[in-house]
Amino acid sequence: MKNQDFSHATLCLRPKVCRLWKGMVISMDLTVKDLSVNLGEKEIVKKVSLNTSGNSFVALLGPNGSGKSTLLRSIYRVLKPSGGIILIDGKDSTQITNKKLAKEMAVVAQFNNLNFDFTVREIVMMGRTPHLNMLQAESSKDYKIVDSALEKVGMRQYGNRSYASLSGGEKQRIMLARAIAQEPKLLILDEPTNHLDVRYQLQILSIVKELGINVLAALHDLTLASQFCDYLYLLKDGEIDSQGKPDDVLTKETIKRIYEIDCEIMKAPNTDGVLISYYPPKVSM
Ligand SMILES: Nc1ncnc2c1ncn2[C@@H]1O[C@H](COP(=O)(O)OP(=O)(O)OP(=O)(O)O)[C@@H](O)[C@H]1O
Repeated sequence: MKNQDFSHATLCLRPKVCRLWKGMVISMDLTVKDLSVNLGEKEIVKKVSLNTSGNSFVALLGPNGSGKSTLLRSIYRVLKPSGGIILIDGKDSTQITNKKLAKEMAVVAQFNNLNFDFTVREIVMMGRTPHLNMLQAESSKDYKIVDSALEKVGMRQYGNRSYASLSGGEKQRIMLARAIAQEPKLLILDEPTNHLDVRYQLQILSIVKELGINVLAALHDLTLASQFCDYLYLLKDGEIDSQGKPDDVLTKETIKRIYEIDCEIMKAPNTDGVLISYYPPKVSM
C-alpha cells in the first residue's frame, strides 16, 4: 500500500452530482501531485500526492508534526509550495482567482480566535461574502442559509451571542457553520473535532459526511476516521507512508510504524469502522 499515487481516483466512481438538502450541489475534485513545502530551511512536506473525488470524505492522518497542517495550508493558499501542483477539477489552482476559489472551497482551520469581536450570526454570514458583489447587501436568502447552517451545528439559539464569549468547541461549530453557509464544492478541515466532546465529534463528522461533497480533513482519531471516512492517507515525516480504505490501511503494523505504539484492532460492533485499543508506551522517569 506504499505510495500508490492516485489509486483513490479509481475507487470513487460515484457520480459527481449529489443531493444536498433540498437543492443539487456539484462537488469539486482536488488532486495534489508531488507537492513539497519548505518552512525555513526545512522541507516539511515531501512530494505528496493525493486525491479526493467522487464526493469522498478523505482523511489525512499522522503524528504531531508530520506535516498535515502545512500540507492543508498550502492547498488553501496560506503557504506557497516549493514544488508540485494542486489541481482543482483538473485545473492548476494557481490559474484560479482568489474570489472564484473562495466561492468553491471552504476551510475550517485549526485556530479560531479573531482580533475583533463579532456576533455569531455575523461570523456565519461571512461565509456568504464570496457570493455577494461589492457593496451588495445580504438578502433574505443569505439569512435563511445562515440560520440553516447554525441549525445544522446546533447553534441557532446562539446567533446574537458574542463569538469571543463562546467555548473552544462552540467556536469550532460556528466555524463549520460559516463553511456550510459558504455552500462550498470542496471542504478542507484541519482537525475539526479537536475541541469537541464525543457527541459533537460525532455530530460534526456526520454533518460533514452528509454534505455530500469532496472533503479533505486532518484528523487524529483513527477510530472516528475509520467510521466516517472513505479513504485515508497516513503521513509520516512529511511523506505519505500508506493510503487506502480504512479497513485496509489501519493495521497493527502500520500504526506501530507510524505512531510507534502497539495496539489491538477489532471490527466495531455498531459501525462500519474499527475499534483500536492502544497499549500505553513505556515512559522513562
Ligand atoms: N516556520 C517554521 N519553520 C520551521 N519549521 C516549522 C515552521 N512552522 C512549522 N514548522 C514545523 O513543521 C512541522 C510540521 O508542522 P504541522 O503543523 O504541519 O504538523 P501537523 O502534522 O499538522 O501537526 P499536529 O498534529 O501537531 O497539528 C512541525 O515539526 C513544525 O514544528
